[in-house]
Amino acid sequence: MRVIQLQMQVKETKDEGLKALEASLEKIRDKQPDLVCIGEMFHCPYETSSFPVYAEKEGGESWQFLSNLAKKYGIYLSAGTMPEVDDNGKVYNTAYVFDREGRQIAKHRKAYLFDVDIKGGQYFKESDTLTAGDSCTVFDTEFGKIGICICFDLRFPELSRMMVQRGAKVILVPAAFNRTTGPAHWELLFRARAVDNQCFYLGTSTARNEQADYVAWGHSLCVSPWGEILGELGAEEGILESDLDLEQVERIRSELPLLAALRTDIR
Ligand SMILES: NC(=O)CC(=O)C(=O)O
Repeated sequence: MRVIQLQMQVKETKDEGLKALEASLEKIRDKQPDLVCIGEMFHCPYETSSFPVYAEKEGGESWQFLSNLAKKYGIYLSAGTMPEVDDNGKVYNTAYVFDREGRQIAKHRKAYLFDVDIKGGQYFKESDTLTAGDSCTVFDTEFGKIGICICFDLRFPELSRMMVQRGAKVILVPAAFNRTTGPAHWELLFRARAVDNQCFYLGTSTARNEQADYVAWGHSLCVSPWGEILGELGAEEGILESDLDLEQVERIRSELPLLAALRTDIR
């Protein structure tokens, strides 16, 4: 499965963000990716005050545009995340995935909201304007099952384990760590989850913008089921291309049978 992760700047307007995505897809067309991934809040400033302002309903204008892009380029598109508003006015941090025909095949609402106050470092309180989702999300492709969670969700090993127990061989993580938690935990968390769950992890961030209120860490990466970093970007815009051999998942799971050996009888 050929995957391309696009680490893109968040543009001034939604429209510019969508057009920039289309231009990037055009640029990578010849590489014939099966799956393209982008980052968290890819066309909305990562600020609690912006989430309700940028929010759209499922099936809204951005959704339509993304669905059309997936169809136009014949790809699976993990369309990062965007603020979604429901019929009751609640706003979620939502990831949509489209298949090669442009059909929505997955939707995940960030389950663990990023509420932190790190002394001398990052403060953020997503719950000021966002509501948490309550589902574990796994979807089918011709390559096998893929799971998806969003940024802070990665810190909760139970959610990854649940996706793996439901068959995920690859886990997508649209994300935007920051300059406090990025250097400390970004690679560590991805490698740890990959080793524990023996599956591929694709962490896709937005690119860093020093002028933004929230400065993303960047460093989109691809980690193997053996815990190796197969590729990693820096902080700037970039394209990360990886060919994943999903048979490696079964091979590692049978050679080092952690998942099969799991005991549920220990008290
Ligand atoms: N932005 C997030 O949701 C998570 C994050 O930055 C972190 O866990 O660190």
